[in-house]
Amino acid sequence: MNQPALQLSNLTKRFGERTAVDNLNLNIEAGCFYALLGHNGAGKSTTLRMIAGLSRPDFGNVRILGQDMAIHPEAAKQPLAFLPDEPLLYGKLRPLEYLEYVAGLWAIPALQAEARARELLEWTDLWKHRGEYCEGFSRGMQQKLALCGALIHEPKLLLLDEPLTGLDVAAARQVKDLLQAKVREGCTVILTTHILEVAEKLAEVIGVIAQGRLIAEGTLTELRERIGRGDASLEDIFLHLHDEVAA
Ligand SMILES: Nc1ncnc2c1ncn2[C@@H]1O[C@H](COP(=O)(O)OP(=O)(O)OP(=O)(O)O)[C@@H](O)[C@H]1O
Repeated sequence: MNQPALQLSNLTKRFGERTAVDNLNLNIEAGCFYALLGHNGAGKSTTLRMIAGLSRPDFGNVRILGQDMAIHPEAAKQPLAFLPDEPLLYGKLRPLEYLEYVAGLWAIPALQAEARARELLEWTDLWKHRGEYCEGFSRGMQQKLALCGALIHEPKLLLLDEPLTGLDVAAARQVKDLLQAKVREGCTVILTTHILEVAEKLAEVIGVIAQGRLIAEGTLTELRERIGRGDASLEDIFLHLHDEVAA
């Protein structure tokens, strides 16, 4: 049987008195396009940061393709890439230099890195800007370049925190197409978004968290069944679930 791409068991994170992630259990199959939704402050970014190994859980554990992040962090991190909501780029580097730098961190041989970087830059329409410094890039261009950096080592699990925020229509389409292509290749994609139409159209499985707890999970059809409305939009479902929690 294939390993799940991601298993979270009783994952918990506190900041002082505040519990940001509360006993979260998730099991995400390999090759799944998963959207994690929730209001501001629900605990989405904190969850992604723990999955990426950037923040240590207070309790519970993270397994990436069967590897426990606390026990074998290097093996657990190897197949994953994390695109934070505000990616860090180096302004004084040009796109190819940036991608070659990231490839170097993954010990990708130079020739392979160069070919891969070119392919990604062409795919995202940044190849024509290869002579320019990143500091002059618009937010959308920076976001696309950061995504190229996340993809340079061909990750099997891609975590994206609000990847479409601030992108224009064309750039958002490019990123969505790229993510769908990655899923077709067998990559698992987990993204957070406040753009519910994106989750509705792209995600096979949707998880909704509130106050750090998973309050619902399933396909759109399953979530519609859960609230007893076959014609509900994801926005209807999302608001209904939060009303339930608040009641
Ligand atoms: N470094 C930190 N120190 C203290 N509190 C934090 C820290 N990071 C997150 N929190 C708190 O944890 C809770 C969850 O925050 P998180 O950023 O995970 O939410 P989110 O669902 O990603 O929200 P948004 O949609 O606004 O990005 C919030 O109450 C937030 O204030």
